Amino acid sequence: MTDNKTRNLYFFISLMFEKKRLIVTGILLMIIATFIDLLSPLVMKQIIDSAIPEKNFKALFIFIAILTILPILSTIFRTVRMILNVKIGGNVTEKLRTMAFEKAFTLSSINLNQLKIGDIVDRVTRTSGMIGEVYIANELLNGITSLFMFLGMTIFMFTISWKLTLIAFLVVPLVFFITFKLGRISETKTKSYMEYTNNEMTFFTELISGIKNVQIFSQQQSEMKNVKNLLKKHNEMHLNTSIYRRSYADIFNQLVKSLALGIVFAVGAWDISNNQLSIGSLVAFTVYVPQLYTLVNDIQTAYIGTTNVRPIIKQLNTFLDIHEPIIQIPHAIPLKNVKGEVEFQNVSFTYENNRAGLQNVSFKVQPGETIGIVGGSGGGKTTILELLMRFYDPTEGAVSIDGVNISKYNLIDFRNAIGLVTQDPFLWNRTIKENLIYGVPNATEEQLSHAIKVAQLEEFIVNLPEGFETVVGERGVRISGGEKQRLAIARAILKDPPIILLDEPTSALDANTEFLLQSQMEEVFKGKTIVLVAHRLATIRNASKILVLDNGEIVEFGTPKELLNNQGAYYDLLSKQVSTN
Ligand SMILES: Nc1ncnc2c1ncn2[C@@H]1O[C@H](COP(=O)(O)OP(=O)(O)OP(=O)(O)O)[C@@H](O)[C@H]1O
Repeated sequence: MTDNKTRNLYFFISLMFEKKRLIVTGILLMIIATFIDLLSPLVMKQIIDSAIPEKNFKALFIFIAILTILPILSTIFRTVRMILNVKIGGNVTEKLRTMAFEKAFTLSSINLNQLKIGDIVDRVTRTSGMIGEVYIANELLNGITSLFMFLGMTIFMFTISWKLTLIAFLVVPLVFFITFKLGRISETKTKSYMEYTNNEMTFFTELISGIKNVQIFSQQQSEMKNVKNLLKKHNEMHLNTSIYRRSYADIFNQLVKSLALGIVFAVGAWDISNNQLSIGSLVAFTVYVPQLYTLVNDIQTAYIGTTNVRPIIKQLNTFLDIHEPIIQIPHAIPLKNVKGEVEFQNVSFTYENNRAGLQNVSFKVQPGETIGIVGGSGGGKTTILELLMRFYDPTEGAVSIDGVNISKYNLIDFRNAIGLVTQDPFLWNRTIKENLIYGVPNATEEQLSHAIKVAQLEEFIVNLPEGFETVVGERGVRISGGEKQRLAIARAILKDPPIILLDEPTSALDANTEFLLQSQMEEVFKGKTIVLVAHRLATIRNASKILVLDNGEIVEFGTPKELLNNQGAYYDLLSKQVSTN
C-alpha cells in the first residue's frame, strides 16, 4: 500500500471518498437541517407579520408548535451527520494507521537503529489520528457542508431582502482575509508544535522504558526536572498554537458578526420606518445573520485546519517514504527444500556510523555442519548472524545459501528457512504457549511437549501457577534470563528450520542445564546447518568447524582438531578458559 511517492494533501482527502455514501448522506442531512433552521425565522415572520396583527390564535398555536418541533428535528439531523463524519474520519485514520503499520513492519535494521520508538508510535497513532479524526472528521467535512449551506442560505436570504443580504455580506471578505493571514501564522506554529511534541514523546517513551535505570542511578529528581521543563514548554506551545488556531479567529468573528448585525439592524429599522420592510423580515434576518456567520466560521476552521494539517502530513510522509535498503527484488526466487549450504564470499560490512563490522570474511559451511564462531568482544560474531538473517546487506561480497546470493530469495521464504536464537530473546507479553507457537501456529500438542522437553522446560512449566497459560510479562520480565533462553530454543525446535543461528543461546544457564540442553539439541538439530556463536568454548567442542574472529577479520578457520594442532588464536583462547576455570 505504501508507494514511494510523497502523498499530497489531495491523496489524504481522497481517502475519505471510500465512504461516498456516508458523505452524500451527511451533506443531505445537513441540507435538511439547515433548511429546517431557515424555516424557523420564516415562521417567526409569519407570527409577527400576520398571526399577531390578525389575532389568529389557531395559526399562532400551530406556528408556535412548529417553532418548538423544528429545532428538535434539526438537532437530530445534525447529530446523525456528526456521527457519520466521525465514521468517515475514523475510516481515514484506520487506513493511515494500517499504512503506517505496514511501513513499520518493513523497517530494516538500519532504519530501526536510527528511528526512535516514540517516533514510530507517534506516526502510527497520533499523526494518523490528527489527519482522519480531527482534520477530516471535524474540520474539513464541516467546512465543505458549510460552504454548500452558505451558498444556499445566501439565495434564501436574497428572496426575503436583497438589500439586507448585501449589507450582511459587506464584512464577509474581511473574515476571509483574516482567515488567510491567521492560517499562515497557524501553520508555522503547528509545525514547531508538532516537532516539539514529537521529541517530547520520544523522550517520554525512552524515560518510561528506562524507569528501572532511573531508580538504579537515583536520578528521579533530575529526570523529574527534565519532565517538568518539557511539560511547561509543552503547555506554552500548546496555548500559543491554540490561540492562533482558534481564539483570535473567534474574537474577530464575533466582532464582525456584531458589526454585520448592527448594520442590518440599523438599515432594517430605517426601512421599517419607511414602510419598505416588515418587522417580521427584520426579525428573520437577525436570526439569519448569526447563522450565516456560524457557517463562515466553519469554512474558516476548515481553511485553518487545512494549513495546519500540512506539517502533520509532511511528518507522516517522511515516515512512509523512508528508504528501505533491504528489499525483495522483483521476481525473487522461492526458497524451498533448503539443503543448508552457507557461504560468505569476501564479505565486508560497515555499519551506518562507518564502523567496520566485518572485513573480507570468507568461509563455507556444508549442509548439516555446525560452525562455531568465537573471538573477542566486538569481533563481529553477531554481525555474521545479522548478515545471515539479511537484517543488513554486505557492503562488499556476497552471502549465499545453497549457492544463491540470499538477496535473490523471496524474503519470507528465506527468513522461514532460518531459526535465530539470541542471547536475550524477545518475548511478548502473552502466555508461554502463545510465545512458543509464535510463527508456528499449527504446532501440535506432541510437538509442543517434545520441544519443551528438549529445551529442559518441563519442570519449569509444570511448576508455574497457570502452566502454559502463564503470561510472561512485557519482554518476558516475569521469568529469568535462562528461562527466556530455553523458551527461545523451544521455539526454534518447534519452527524446525533447516538452518539454525544461535547467538550464545545458553549463556544464562547453569553448567548442568547447559550440558543437558546441549546434548539434547545436538540430537534434535542433527542434519541441520548450525551457526553457533559462543564465548564458552565448551559449547562448540563438537562443532564441525570453528571460525575465530578478531576486529571483524578471520584469524583462524578449520576443524577443532586442526585449530588445536595449529596452536594459534583458538588454542590460546581455550588455554585461557581452561586455566581460568
Ligand atoms: N548497530 C550497530 N551500529 C553500529 N555499530 C555496531 C552496531 N552493532 C555492532 N556494531 C559494532 O560492530 C562491531 C562488531 O559487533 P558485533 O556485535 O558483531 O560483535 P560481537 O563479536 O558479537 O561482540 P560481543 O561478543 O561483544 O557480543 C563492534 O565494534 C560494534 O560496536
